[in-house]
Amino acid sequence: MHFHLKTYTALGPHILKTDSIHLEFDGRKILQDIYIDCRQGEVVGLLGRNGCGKSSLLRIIFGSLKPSYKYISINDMPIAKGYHNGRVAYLPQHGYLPLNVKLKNLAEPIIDPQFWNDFSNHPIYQKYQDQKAAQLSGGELRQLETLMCIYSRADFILLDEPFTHVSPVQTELFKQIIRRCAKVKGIIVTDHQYYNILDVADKIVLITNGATKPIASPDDLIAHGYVSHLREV
Ligand SMILES: Nc1ncnc2c1ncn2[C@@H]1O[C@H](COP(=O)(O)OP(=O)(O)OP(=O)(O)O)[C@@H](O)[C@H]1O
Repeated sequence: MHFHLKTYTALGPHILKTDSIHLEFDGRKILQDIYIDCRQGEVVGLLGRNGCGKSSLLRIIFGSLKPSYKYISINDMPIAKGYHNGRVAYLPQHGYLPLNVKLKNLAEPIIDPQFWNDFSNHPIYQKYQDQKAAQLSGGELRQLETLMCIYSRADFILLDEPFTHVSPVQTELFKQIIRRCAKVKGIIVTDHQYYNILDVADKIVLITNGATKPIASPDDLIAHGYVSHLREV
């Protein structure tokens, strides 16, 4: 079915900015010099080695982790917690849906109405809409949770490892859906499958030693020691 995506307000695309975040655990500095901006209409790919603080950063933006200092804004208005007013949605590394509620009762309030047809026609939702999350396999549930997050009503979508536990054909589908939703949303996505991140993102930010480094070309990933060589795709 063909339909029009909603247009931006008079302000144009909204911009999420993240600046000056300080996060320590047990006196160990994790994040200290972080700058990321993401506007509606773009996909930002976030890369970094294990334990560098990617999930922590997404949780800080979402509001479920409190650092010692942060500045996060939308259109230069500071926001205390991204999940307030539903501005920001977050796909955590591990499940987020309650296990004992019928999936269709969970989906309707979460999904952006302009994407309802796309979402509800997806085979995994067609198959399991009358079931509860507890009745799905780990991979099936991950697929559904990822779709529900990407298609959610929020203006900004944070995706933590959406490609990691799904089959390659699903990854290809998710990348297409991310690109489609990014026409009207701002999306920040992190995954260790960096070649998929390079493929789907408009710009790349690398976290190394607690700081963000803009990546102008994939070769910069080698220069910063993130990969030793680039994978052929
Ligand atoms: N609740 C916590 N208490 C203490 N240390 C923590 C806590 N949560 C995370 N850390 C530490 O903070 C660092 C960053 O963790 P985080 O999960 O953000 O990294 P990541 O980049 O997402 O890693 P990965 O790619 O392995 O998922 C790690 O060294 C981790 O051990």
